[in-house]
Amino acid sequence: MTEGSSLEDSSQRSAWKAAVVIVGMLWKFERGMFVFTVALFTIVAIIPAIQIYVTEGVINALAQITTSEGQKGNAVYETFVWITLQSVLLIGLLAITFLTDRISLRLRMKMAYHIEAQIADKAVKLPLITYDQPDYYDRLQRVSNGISNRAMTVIQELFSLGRDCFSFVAIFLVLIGFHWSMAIALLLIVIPSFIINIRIGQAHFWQMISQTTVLRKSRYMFSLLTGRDSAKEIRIYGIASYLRQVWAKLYWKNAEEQIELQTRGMRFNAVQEGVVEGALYAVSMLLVWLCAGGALSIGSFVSITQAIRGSQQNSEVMARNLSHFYQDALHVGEWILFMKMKEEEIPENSLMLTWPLHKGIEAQEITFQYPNSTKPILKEISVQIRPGQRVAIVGHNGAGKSTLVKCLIGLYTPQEGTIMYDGVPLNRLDPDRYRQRITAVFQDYMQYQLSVRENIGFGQLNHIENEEELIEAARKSGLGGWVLEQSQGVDTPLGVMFEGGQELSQGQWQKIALSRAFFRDAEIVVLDEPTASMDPMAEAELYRLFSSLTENKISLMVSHRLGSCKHADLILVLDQGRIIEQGNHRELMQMGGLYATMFHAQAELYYDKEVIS
Ligand SMILES: Nc1ncnc2c1ncn2[C@@H]1O[C@H](COP(=O)(O)OP(=O)(O)OP(=O)(O)O)[C@@H](O)[C@H]1O
Repeated sequence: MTEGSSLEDSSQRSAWKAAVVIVGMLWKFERGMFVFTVALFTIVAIIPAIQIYVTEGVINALAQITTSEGQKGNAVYETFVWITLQSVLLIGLLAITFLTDRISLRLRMKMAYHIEAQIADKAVKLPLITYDQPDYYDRLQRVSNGISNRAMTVIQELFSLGRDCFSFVAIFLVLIGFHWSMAIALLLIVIPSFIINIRIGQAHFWQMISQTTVLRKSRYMFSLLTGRDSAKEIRIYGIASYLRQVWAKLYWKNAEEQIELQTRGMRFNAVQEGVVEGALYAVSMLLVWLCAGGALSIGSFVSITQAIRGSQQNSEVMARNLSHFYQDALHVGEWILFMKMKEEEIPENSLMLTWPLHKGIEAQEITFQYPNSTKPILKEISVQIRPGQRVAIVGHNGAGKSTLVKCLIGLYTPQEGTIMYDGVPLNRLDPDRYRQRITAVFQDYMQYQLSVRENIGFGQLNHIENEEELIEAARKSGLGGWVLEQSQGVDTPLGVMFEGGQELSQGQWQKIALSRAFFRDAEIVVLDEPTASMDPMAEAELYRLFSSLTENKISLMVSHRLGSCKHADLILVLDQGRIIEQGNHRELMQMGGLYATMFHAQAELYYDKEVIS
């Protein structure tokens, strides 16, 4: 078997598997609706077969009117009955279609809700490291691509396919009843268009898979051209036309491939339609011949011609449905793959810690590497942090400081070595539980385009309604006065993304993030570059406050301002992923190593050498 055909086979399997999963979901959540819709679709499926007889009845009755001489009353009455039956069928069909459309609309919304909720629930359970893998963003792009709507479309297409297959079989049997050659002709007309449309559906899906990265890059470029974060640099550096060119190139790469694929599809369709028209012509000739031989009545002639043409059109719709079904079901398959992504592990019999810790945190020989980096970022790091210790982590850019902090609080799991809290390895603890005892301000802290209450209250959700505590947390970071000055107080909306929002300066946003951290009464406090955007007074005040707030707690602070590390109990100096020095400020200054060199270099910036000498 060639690679291509095995891919096709597996794609067919995944399409059907996806359909089964979706039907299972519908069965689980909306059983009643499901059964009702199947019943309606079955009724709709039988109608075309009945229509063949009714049409034959109408034509034959009409023929009687035109050919019989004298008493025509019975023939006229019979025609009326047949025509009434025909109208009842059509009206019934319209009513059922209206009903199924209404039901589908409601089901679509419900299925979309269930799927989107599952995607969101899944995303928050993924280990943080997943977000460092480009593959994750490709997957996310695929599942974000209207997947929730597609799920219901798959169901509808499946129902329509079932209905049309049923109709097709019914018509096929009726045609055999008229003459076997008609049934064979129907098969010859319908099968080629089926095969072509299935192939087109598969080709579209594989194109989507191969284009995800290009599409994501093109959207990223477009967001740079239109977004707020990049707007300043685009103007200052004049890079708009460069970005526009890159975007245009990616856009056309994607567009050309789509045009080619669709043109191929159109070519196939044109050939197929030509063949079908030829076959229909041959069937008509055959029918005339059968009529001439007396094998068929005029009514049968008309109803068979209509039935074959109708079935042929129906089969085209069916084949197109099948093609779309493949595409949509394969997309839904991407959702199933997304839902199978490995979640952060929670040990079955997780151990409980007693807080505050009495032995502290210990890292033993930990080595950590990002999924897309070629070498370890942290190498065989061992460190012991005792309860109540204030730890500062310093070093050059890229030395691994933030990575170490994320490992120590269990956001990343080292590939080698162990991190223990009170002697218990982190993988024996429930992350949701121990994280309740940790608070952090990261370098890339969030600026939630929401109210002050939410921005601070997220630190401790169950206290979000307590205004006094919210203002107290704001006060600790130096923003209490500002909050009180606002007419809406803690309910002031922040950011420019939504109407009425109050934009803050970078330093103020940083203070909001600090307030969020202070709002939680945690045992481990992490500050990664907490004062980068703060004015000197606010910075000095923060360090004073930080010392008192973290008394008897473990604090981990990453900072390039070495002055702020002077009061730390333990300073870890990182260089190229290894701890090269550790001790307190005095010990490290006496050591005269990297810390001392960096400290002097920074101190010189503050003091005029000549004045000092
Ligand atoms: N998500 C990631 N995927 C791959 N490599 C990464 C990732 N994040 C960081 N790195 C790499 O890991 C190294 C350490 O990064 P880290 O952010 O821990 O350094 P740092 O010491 O905190 O630097 P800085 O002082 O500049 O904040 C860097 O070389 C960086 O390129």
